[in-house]
Amino acid sequence: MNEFVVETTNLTKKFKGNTAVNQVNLQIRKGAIYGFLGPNGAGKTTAIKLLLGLMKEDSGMIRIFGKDAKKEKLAILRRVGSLVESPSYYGNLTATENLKLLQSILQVPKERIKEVLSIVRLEEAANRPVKGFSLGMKQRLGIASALLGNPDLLILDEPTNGLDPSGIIEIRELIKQLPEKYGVTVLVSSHLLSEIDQMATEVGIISKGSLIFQDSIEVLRKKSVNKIKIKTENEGYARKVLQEKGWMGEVEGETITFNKSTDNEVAAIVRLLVQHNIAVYRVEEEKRSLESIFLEMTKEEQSL
Ligand SMILES: Nc1ncnc2c1ncn2[C@@H]1O[C@H](COP(=O)(O)OP(=O)(O)OP(=O)(O)O)[C@@H](O)[C@H]1O
Repeated sequence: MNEFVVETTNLTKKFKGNTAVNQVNLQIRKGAIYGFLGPNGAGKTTAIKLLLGLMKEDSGMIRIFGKDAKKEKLAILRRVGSLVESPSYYGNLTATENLKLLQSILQVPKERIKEVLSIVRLEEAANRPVKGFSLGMKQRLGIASALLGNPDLLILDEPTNGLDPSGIIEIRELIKQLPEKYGVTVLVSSHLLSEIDQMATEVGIISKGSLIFQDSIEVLRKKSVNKIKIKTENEGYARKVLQEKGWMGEVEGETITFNKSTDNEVAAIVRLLVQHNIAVYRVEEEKRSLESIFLEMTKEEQSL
């Protein structure tokens, strides 16, 4: 059994010699919120358009729900909801009226309109013309449209782009509840690590068209564990004692610093110090921020 809702193999798309998506192997598990992260121009939108059949790949393969996207495009797309670039609406029509147009195309029951408006918390604005909506409300209506057909996979391209902080939080909280409450797998792209960090269960990082990281958010977070700092009553003596046993720490001010130590190593270091009657005042872990790891990985600082 294939456990991936989305799986691409060496997916590649070139624009006149510029490789926008380069041999990308996406693997998105059922029930995941997959954060697709990359600086501007990294290839996120292009990859998403390939998944949605809005663009044709040059080479590689796409499987969605275990089906070959080339052969079963319609069967797949019937189960996919998406929000790519700013959604367009009839401004003079209300939220409900806009959704009605879509509902008749998708042939879902009328009641579904109320349901999706409630999911995105737009019930109260349901009968107001969309032209008076804030950007955040329009984005939520876009997500409501994407959810209308009861999709198994929801693809959202930079859904928080251009929103103010409270709008960003609203969209994030909305996305977070979708897999558990409605059984949807979500692919959400962003150029902001902090945003992905707060909602994704899995992360794919794309840089210059190539997927340079793909794993759970925990694995990414673990990369941020970096230094252990130990403060003792006598850092010079402590360092000497530790060095004799092969622990090569650096003295920084009043502390000795070790790179990437496991819990057991830290315990052994502290034990050794105590055995030598050196008082240990403090053991601290200094985390490299995820942001700095992301920057290192993508080396595209100017776009962040
Ligand atoms: N239709 C197109 N014709 C030519 N080049 C394109 C086209 N669409 C995208 N590109 C190029 O492909 C690369 C990837 O763009 P893409 O829009 O996929 O990136 P992105 O990660 O989604 O960034 P952004 O967040 O800025 O949209 C860029 O260099 C872009 O200029």
